Amino acid sequence: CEDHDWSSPVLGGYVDHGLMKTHDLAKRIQPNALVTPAQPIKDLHWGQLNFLHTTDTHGWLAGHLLDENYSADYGDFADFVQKMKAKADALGVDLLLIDSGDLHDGTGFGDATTPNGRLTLPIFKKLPYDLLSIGNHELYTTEIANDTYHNFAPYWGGRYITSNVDFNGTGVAQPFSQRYAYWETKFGIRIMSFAFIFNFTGNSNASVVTPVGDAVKQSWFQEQVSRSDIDMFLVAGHITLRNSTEWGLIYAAIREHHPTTPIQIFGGHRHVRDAVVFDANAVGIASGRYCETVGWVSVNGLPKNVTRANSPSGNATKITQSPSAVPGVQPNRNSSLSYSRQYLDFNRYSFEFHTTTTEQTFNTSLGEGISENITSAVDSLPELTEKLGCVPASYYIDRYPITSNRSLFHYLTSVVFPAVVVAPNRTQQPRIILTNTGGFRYDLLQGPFTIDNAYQTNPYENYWMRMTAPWSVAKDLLLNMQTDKVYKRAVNETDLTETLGYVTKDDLGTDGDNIVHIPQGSASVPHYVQANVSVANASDSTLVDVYATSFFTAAAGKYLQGNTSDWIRADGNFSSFDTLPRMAQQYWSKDC
Ligand SMILES: Nc1ccn([C@@H]2O[C@H](COP(=O)(O)O)[C@@H](O)[C@H]2O)c(=O)n1
Ligand SMILES: [Zn+2]
Ligand SMILES: [Zn+2]
Repeated sequence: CEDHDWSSPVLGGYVDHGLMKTHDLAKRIQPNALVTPAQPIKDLHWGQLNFLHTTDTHGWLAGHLLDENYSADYGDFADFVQKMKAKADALGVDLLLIDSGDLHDGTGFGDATTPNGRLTLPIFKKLPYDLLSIGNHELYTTEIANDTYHNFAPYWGGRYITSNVDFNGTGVAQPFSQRYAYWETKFGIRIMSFAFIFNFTGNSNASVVTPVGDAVKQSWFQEQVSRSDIDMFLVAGHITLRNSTEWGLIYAAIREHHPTTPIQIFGGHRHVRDAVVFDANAVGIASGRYCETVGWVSVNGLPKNVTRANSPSGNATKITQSPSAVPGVQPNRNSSLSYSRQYLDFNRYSFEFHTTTTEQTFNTSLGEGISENITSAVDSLPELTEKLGCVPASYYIDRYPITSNRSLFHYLTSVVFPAVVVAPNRTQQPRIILTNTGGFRYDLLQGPFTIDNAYQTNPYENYWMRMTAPWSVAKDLLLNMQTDKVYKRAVNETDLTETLGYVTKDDLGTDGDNIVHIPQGSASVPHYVQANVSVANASDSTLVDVYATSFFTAAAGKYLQGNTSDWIRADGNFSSFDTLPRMAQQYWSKDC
């Protein structure tokens, strides 16, 4: 287990630490404010090769104004990275910065512009990423895929890797970006890197995703993977880390040629903190979501030919357990490698602690310039701060079971959907209203509700659709959709508790959260939830209205047969994005 240095500076007075940014976005009482007097933070163990990892940032580059745990912005992060790179230089070791994709969809700052990301991507580009993978949110729409292909991917000079994605803009598929990158680090470690996306099928026609199992059989991959001049494989992927067929295939394809060469994996997409052991020389990390987490990995004990990189003092974990990711593989007790991993909270306190700076000495002109850019970019979108109404109480995505009146899904299905999701002139019809839970992405917090909050809670313009169907089939729709193969999300096996802060258990233990948090409970969320309106007395032959969004009407239609109508728009352009704004405007108080 890691030997922790529990240097425990006091996190009390967190609110007085000057962490709040002054962007003129939704200023209000912070219902999640950290109230604990003190929390320990751990020193980082440095190795010969070290990594900082982000994933699923989804436009949250201005930071979380309503949650002190994650209140740093990308200017602060830029200064953190710059200082950590300088520290690595001083130690004589390498530090690489990795991102696993999903830059779009999730904040007004990112999504309220044309094209989507017009203001956020230039800020993201100011960070010195060494390896990046594409995410599904770069591929849903042709507009974003075009922008990613033409403007974003080329910027990274060969480090934006798309090992299994082609661009199809002209009708002839061609590699979206480079398929791999081979380089030698500053301290002489020879890296072969790939970056994959999971077997995604919801992309627009502008791209082609090759299933991972096919991509690793292609000649370019076989040629590169069989090279002998490699000290470490570095694989980024927009792929859920745990229980993943895709990661299993990538791992096996490398191990076929390199039985013990170190493989470092950087996953994403599932929005959780997690670390998974593939074998004693192959470990993966996933670093959360929404600029809440910076993942830290250090690797020590690289093969003998890596001579230039120093080995700083400090113990890390040797992998001695049977790997969870590859059943049947025995631990390699001869491995010379040791690891440490930490999930850093995305705040100034954490960044200052690890760079041994203070509030006065932390920022440089680099970070301050980026923070100023963020402020003026956000200010250029005044519509984001328009108050639509006052959220009556706080409702959470997964802190409480969906039966709790503090669950967002309980509030949506018992109050919001019955009130606002109904076609004009059909309020008297019995109806059911379904949503995929994945469309609602952030807690709804008590206080002013702005357009920015609307993007955060549901950024998708999926049209509300309606169909009439006999109750005999409509009554089973929710159950059928929960097990529908097409839209099912992988269930996270990590015992992760979302609380005032995250409490993570992964393959390396329970010491991954760099700042220790207080658990407040967590709940699993089904794939779909449903509101029932006036169906209590329905018999099998009763015709009911079924409401679903255009994101999953094709899947839902399979389970609705009999005397059905076709799906039609429920109410013009009324979409999933519009649902909470309509509720705010029609039903919530304006006084907050
Ligand atoms: N038009 C869309 C697109 C996606 N979703 C939901 O988002 C989930 C994917 O988001 P990740 O950040 O996890 O990649 C997807 O599973 C859907 O639930 C949507 O509702 N509408
Ligand atoms: Zn994501
Ligand atoms: Zn994703």
